[in-house]
Amino acid sequence: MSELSTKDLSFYYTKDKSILKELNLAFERGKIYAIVGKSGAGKTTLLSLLSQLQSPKDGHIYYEGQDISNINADHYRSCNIGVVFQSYNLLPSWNAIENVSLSLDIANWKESDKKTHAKMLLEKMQIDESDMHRAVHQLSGGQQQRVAIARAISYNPSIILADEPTGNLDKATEKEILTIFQQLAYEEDKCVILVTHASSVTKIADEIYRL
Ligand SMILES: Nc1ncnc2c1ncn2[C@@H]1O[C@H](COP(=O)(O)OP(=O)(O)OP(=O)(O)O)[C@@H](O)[C@H]1O
Repeated sequence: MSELSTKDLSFYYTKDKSILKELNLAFERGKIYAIVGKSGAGKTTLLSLLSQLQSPKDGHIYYEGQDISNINADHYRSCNIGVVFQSYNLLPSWNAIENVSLSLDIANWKESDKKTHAKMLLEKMQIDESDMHRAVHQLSGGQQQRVAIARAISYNPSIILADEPTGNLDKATEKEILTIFQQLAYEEDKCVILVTHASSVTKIADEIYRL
């Protein structure tokens, strides 16, 4: 059974313009997937469907064999799936520890464990102790993306979805971030799904789905 799959998935915003048509895709743990396609092909729309921000117009999405329309959307998004964005989407005046702890609030973690867990993840993402306490808007783009990844994996989801996660980063920083995704897939058995235009990102994918 795939970790995540689509069955005849179709979507449109307005009936006269189909965006996704009878899409059948399968995503496994321990692998990296790249979703590619020209601008407007529906890549971000697909991520919003996979993360239950929108619902299919037709067809199904299955998480561990269960139709996600039967799973509580808040629970699914705060436990099963972690999302990383091109623009990081962190709370700029909060520090890194607070940004990571916030997602643990949603997952109902005990207060005493949150800070320790957030710090452990940030250390793993190579954020220095002193930087953990600075407002994240003072950090570099690469550091902010590492904080965003720490946040996305904080509640140990099996799936990481990322929309152009290296779009705002220089080549050297992109490489560091891609190494993190490789570690998540191959050392932690996550299912990593990356939407991208960049050939440097598709190069690390085990499978490429073109929309
Ligand atoms: N909220 C919306 N309402 C109506 N149409 C939308 C909405 N969001 C996206 N679209 C349209 O749906 C199509 C797919 O958009 P989407 O953002 O999924 O494409 P994409 O492949 O991610 O594009 P890009 O590579 O430029 O980010 C586009 O034609 C877009 O204009």
